[in-house]
Amino acid sequence: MTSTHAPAVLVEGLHKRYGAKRAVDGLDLRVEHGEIVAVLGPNGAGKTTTVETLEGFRRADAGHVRVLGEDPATAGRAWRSRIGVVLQDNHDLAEITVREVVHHFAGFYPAPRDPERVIDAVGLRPKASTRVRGLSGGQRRRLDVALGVVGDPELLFLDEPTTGFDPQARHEFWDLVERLRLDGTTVLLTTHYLEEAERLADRVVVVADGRVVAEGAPADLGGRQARRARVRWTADGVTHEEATDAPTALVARLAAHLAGPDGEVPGLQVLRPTLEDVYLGLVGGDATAASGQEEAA
Ligand SMILES: Nc1ncnc2c1ncn2[C@@H]1O[C@H](COP(=O)(O)OP(=O)(O)OP(=O)(O)O)[C@@H](O)[C@H]1O
Repeated sequence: MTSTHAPAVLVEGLHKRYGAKRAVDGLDLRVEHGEIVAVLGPNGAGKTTTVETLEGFRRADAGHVRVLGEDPATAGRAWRSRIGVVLQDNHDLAEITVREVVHHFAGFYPAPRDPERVIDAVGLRPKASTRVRGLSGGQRRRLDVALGVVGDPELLFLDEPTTGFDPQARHEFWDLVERLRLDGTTVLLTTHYLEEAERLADRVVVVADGRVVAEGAPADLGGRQARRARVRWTADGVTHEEATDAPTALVARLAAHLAGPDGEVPGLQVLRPTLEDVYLGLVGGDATAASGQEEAA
């Protein structure tokens, strides 16, 4: 077993260039055992390069990388059997059936999950006897996830796992990841779906231009200031707005002083920035961190 003192993933000062392009430029990352960490970032930020370096598929130019205590560049088969990988590009296994491929992959691992239960867990039971070639895009993605988890990995990498899923499949996938969490699986995922990060991740790491620009629990990302609620109300035809850490107390004061005969404060709204607002503010996509499409709470 792994020492529980060392993190599952430790990256310090990772650099990777492709020609003149600095794809990863001094990235630091730490994932504790049992944690679910979501890496967010715009297209080309360096997420896949980082994850594929952690999986041992790409070589770092510089930096210290340890995954389950080993350097992925030199780790062997025993190490590989302890990680699960769901890549962004799925590989074609067109002519064999879902059942055959899941059983086949299970045979690569010393202590796999029951392949039939994995087929159930990813919702492919009705397609178990279908050739891979006959699956839809979303069903193929589910198969990728099945192949990533059938080895019962300690650490699972999911690179944009729900791209192409319909909303129901996405929710089913999230339930599957929640069950993996209960089993103690550590998960590092990349995603472009803020809702996915918010739903699954203990911690979100935002990457831009090959570096980490922010990290924290989904509810804390961007710091307290960016997360303050704003209370809006109307008095004498003028709209007022106040940012506050204690919106309930402010609303109570407004109610005591400004409520009309119907008990309502005119124009009252409590606005909280969403994770998407904060994210867009961080990566410079939009200045909505302070004035965007907030959730009315
Ligand atoms: N094999 C390669 N050869 C040359 N350039 C590459 C290669 N792989 C990635 N890049 C470049 O490195 C940068 C980072 O790419 P990467 O795929 O890591 O980003 P990403 O954050 O995963 O993006 P996306 O969200 O679009 O998947 C991009 O500018 C990309 O064009």
